Amino acid sequence: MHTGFHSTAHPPAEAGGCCGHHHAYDGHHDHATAAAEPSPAAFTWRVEGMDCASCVATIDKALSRLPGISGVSVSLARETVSLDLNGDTTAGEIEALLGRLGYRASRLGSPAGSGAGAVAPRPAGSPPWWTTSKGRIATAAGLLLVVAYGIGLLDARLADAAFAVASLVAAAPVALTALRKAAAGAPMTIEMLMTVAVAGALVIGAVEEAAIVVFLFCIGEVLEGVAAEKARSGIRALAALVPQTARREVGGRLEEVPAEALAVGDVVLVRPGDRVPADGVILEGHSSLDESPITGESVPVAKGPGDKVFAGAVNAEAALRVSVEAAAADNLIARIVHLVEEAQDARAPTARFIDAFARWYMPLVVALAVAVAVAPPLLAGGDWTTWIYRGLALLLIGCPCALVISVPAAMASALSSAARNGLLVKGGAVIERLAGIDTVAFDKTGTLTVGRPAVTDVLPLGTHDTARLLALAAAVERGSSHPLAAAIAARAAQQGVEPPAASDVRALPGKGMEGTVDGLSVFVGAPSFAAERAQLDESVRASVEALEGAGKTVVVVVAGGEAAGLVALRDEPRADAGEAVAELAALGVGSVMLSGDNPRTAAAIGNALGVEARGGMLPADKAVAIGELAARRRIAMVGDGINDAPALARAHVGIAMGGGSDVALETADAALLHDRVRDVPVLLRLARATMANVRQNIAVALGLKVLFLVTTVVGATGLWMAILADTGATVLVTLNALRLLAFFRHA
Ligand SMILES: Nc1ncnc2c1ncn2[C@@H]1O[C@H](COP(=O)(O)OP(=O)(O)OP(=O)(O)O)[C@@H](O)[C@H]1O
Ligand SMILES: [Zn+2]
Repeated sequence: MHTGFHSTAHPPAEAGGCCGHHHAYDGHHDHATAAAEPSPAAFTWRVEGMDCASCVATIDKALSRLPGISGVSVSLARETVSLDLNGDTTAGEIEALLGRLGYRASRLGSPAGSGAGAVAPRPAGSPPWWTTSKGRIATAAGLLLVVAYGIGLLDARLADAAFAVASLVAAAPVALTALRKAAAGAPMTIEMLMTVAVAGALVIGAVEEAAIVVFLFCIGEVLEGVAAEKARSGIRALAALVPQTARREVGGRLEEVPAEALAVGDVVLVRPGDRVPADGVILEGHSSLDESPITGESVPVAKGPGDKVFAGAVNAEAALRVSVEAAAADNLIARIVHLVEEAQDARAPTARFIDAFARWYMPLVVALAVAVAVAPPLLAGGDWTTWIYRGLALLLIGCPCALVISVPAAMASALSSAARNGLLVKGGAVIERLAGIDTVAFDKTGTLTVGRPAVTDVLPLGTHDTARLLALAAAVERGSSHPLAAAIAARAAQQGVEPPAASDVRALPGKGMEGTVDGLSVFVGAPSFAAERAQLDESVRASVEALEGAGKTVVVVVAGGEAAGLVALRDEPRADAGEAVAELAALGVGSVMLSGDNPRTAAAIGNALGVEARGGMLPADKAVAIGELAARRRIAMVGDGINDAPALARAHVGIAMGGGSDVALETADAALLHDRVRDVPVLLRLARATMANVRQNIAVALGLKVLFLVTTVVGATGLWMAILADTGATVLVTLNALRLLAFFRHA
């Protein structure tokens, strides 16, 4: 039913059109499946200068014409090209081809290729725009234009020559790119449209306009590059927060090593003020850490021996000895960056639709331009110069750039600003689904509640006393990792009860625990299942109901076929749970709580939070319930991602909540790194804001095109207005998308 991240990241590998096809898929998968004869080898290059969507399409198309290549993946977010070679084409030939297209390629992965999907080392920032070749051309074009106007003040005829020179000089690199791309199999590019338009304008004597058009085009190119970089840098800055070096302990001495060289099990020293070089566990020392790179919140968190620390966090107070638990590429922050980049390359359904539209749009407008240029003079005796001029202006309107970037630009901004605030979303498709959610289902324990229940009442029955009851319960619970078990063990310890040994201990998921203690068969668990094993008399049932009505979870201890007593526990709702439910309601989104706890307890907690509660659900019931809800509503499921993975998978969007657990990041469509329920409405609002942004972008892009299409044909606007409309639309769309980067300042 819903598509997971990897399937959304596998768009068809088509190419063509002016602007592009953001497509990339996960390197690991392709390399794993590409093991056919003669066992192709995987290669990855960083490609510099690939900053416009059209580049992706051009590179893809050019590569697809070479023999012996498969699994081509061009990633705009990562600025990489990955592919498999079987020997018919060499890596050197690939680099040469990329060079001819005007890009600088440097090899990253080895042919073994296991690391091709990992976060590749990259420069932290990019050079300022004026030092790039596009920036220099734009500057030159501007200067030449100024000089030409200066000459015009002195002599009008000389000025025409100056404008012509200015156009030729500034258009030459554009024409060269157009020819290169055409030679590589992509003739219809914006560069080609520009070249033809400028050449035509010069021929019909519109020299001043030709110069202005080239200048505006170059400015547009520069702005596009700057904006693309801005969208990328948000997430790249995160990777740059991991220090380059670490102080590793070797035989009692410290040595400075590159952070990349750290291996699992190494011990590093993190001094106060340093950033943690790798994910690990504190062996020694107490300090507070600023984990804002991972969580987006610069609130210091106190940590001590046994606590996990994450690469990139700042150690504020005291030196820590940390045992490394992940290699550089596996650090949480590296995985976050990798995930966001991957997400940015994965196209949303709307983006696919727009791409398909754009493939028709350009040839259509070009055909229209030709018709406008030749039909009126031939058929109606129109003036050749006038109609050729209009046709040339139409060519410039044929660029669907603004339209094509309208979706990915908004998605890239949304995804990276979300990630910087601890909300990880796996791609535009998920954003699109999130925006349409009308119901949120929450798991109870650990999601709406804190997940750390505490024992509130211990009621021994029959001949048992409190100590004996706790001893029996704690004995079987020792074999459980359930939060209820931890609470019972804690209470036993607190009362100085030493639990006896238990044998044959079994967990009955969603029901309780079973085992043998002192020769007695003991069950600890839900009253409904306890009733199958022992007679619960009327007064016991009444106590159970009363405790449950107060929002407590009651566990019955059955020993040797007799009820030995009740233990009541209470798990407090999260401080922001009620608020989150209210915010969802204000968004018109309903909430449901799914719980394995008994219906009465679930209802009591649900009432307190203002959410509909469904209790008594076994783990499998939750997945079924989500499946049923999903048939009627657009449902998001929020859980911890560990034992409710099946339910998360069945929802339209599965959201895992809770600090950086491995499972959560990989199984869900989105992960909330804070233990904060309010992030759920925030995420929905971001998704809706993003889709609104997308709609604005499409409206601006299409609106300007249609407007200028009409004004051009009727002759109200000319060449330079046409290019201004194109560049202007691209810039407007990009700027509008960048507004999403500021979403969290108001959230
Ligand atoms: N280790 C255990 N000890 C005692 N009772 C247990 C244990 N495991 C499960 N139970 C009983 O089964 C019920 C359901 O457990 P389950 O793990 O499915 O839900 P939960 O995770 O506690 O709650 P929720 O589904 O609301 O998140 C518990 O309320 C409890 O009565
Ligand atoms: Zn374009």
